[in-house]
Amino acid sequence: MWAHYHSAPYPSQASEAIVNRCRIHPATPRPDESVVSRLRELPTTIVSDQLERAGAMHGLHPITGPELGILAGPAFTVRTRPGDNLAIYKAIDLIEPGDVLVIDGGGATDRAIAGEIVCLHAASQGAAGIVADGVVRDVADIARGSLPVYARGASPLGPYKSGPGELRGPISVGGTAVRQGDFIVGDPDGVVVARPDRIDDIFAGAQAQLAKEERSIAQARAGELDTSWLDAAVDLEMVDHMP
Ligand SMILES: O=C([O-])CC(=O)C(=O)O
Ligand SMILES: [Mg+2]
Repeated sequence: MWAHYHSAPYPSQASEAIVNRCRIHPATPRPDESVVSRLRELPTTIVSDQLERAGAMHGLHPITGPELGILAGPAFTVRTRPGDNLAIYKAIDLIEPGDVLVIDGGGATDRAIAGEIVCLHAASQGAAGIVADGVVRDVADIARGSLPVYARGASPLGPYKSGPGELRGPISVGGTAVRQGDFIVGDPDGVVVARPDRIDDIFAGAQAQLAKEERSIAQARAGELDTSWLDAAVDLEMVDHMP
């Protein structure tokens, strides 16, 4: 029995074969560039409001400053083993200019999955930005670079490069599902994902909402915000004793 166990290809050889495997799914059609430039004009708040106030990646925030501007582009999805960036390097090999590298690192915060070199490399291959459900390192250098980067935070510990991973597959980032080719929008408020079949809804509602918000902002600045809707919306219950 033991002889049989030791000669079987399990567990050692079989797991070695799996560990650096990167599954890769087919490419999706490229989006119309005009959609990306129109999305770049919209704040994430307005995009999310058209998506029933959903679609945000929870816990991710900008590592780079507002001077890098608003991020918009189609997602190139990567799932990687937490703390490992072999699949991220392979994804950078395959991205098209304008892609946003969206990385499902399992939300792990104990080890960085990218740093300054990964960001410089991704920028040189045309990435529009990096969105990582994990942490990064070299944040001061990343902030001086040209690529918008969003993550959960920072760690000085560096990634392994062993795999496994999955490219262009469905992933989960900040509790939100992302598929290859979904639109990603990022700004100082965070990151929102919009499926291509919702883009028309977003453009249909965004201009009207922006105009409405402009009116409310002007009223609030003047100390005259219209709150005539408030009393009908709230059910105030009076109590006759001190708490
Ligand atoms: O070593 C790594 O892969 C992560 C890193 O610090 C960098 O990209 O600069
Ligand atoms: Mg580094």
